[in-house]
Amino acid sequence: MKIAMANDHSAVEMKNEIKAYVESKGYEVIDFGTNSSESCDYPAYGEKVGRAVASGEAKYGIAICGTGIGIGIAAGKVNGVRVCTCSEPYSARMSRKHNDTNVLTFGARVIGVEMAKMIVDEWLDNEYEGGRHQRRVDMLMEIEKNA
Ligand SMILES: O=C(CO)[C@H](O)[C@H](O)[C@H](O)COP(=O)(O)O
Repeated sequence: MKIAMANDHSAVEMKNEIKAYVESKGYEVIDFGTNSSESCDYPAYGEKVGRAVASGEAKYGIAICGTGIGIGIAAGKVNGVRVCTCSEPYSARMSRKHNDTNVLTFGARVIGVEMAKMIVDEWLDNEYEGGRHQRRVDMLMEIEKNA
């Protein structure tokens, strides 16, 4: 299964650590950069992850900036993307089970690598439950259709 990853200048080291971790779990990573610490603009990188997921090039996306917020807003602007921006594992787990999120973001200036790995584990290792949650996810996607 393919996972799209991207980050801005604040998260190169974190991306490399998490990329290696995700690969060690058996996923193939499509790395959209940046791989430079030179200042860049997070919207471009969030959009790359969002488009890769929406087009089916990747099943899921993981995007990292300083806070995880800007890059998450950017990815979520792409139709079909449901973003989870989080700093702890419980929300990551529930966002898969209840919200069927397909992009995870977090902040390299907010959490450490070990917490990021725990978040990634909960997010990748849990399945969407469907059932009553499908009605609500459908409602989310209706909002997007009418935007
Ligand atoms: O957190 C972010 C956006 O929500 C970005 O990653 C940046 O860290 C933030 O915008 C600050 O950027 P700076 O140019 O490194 O000060």
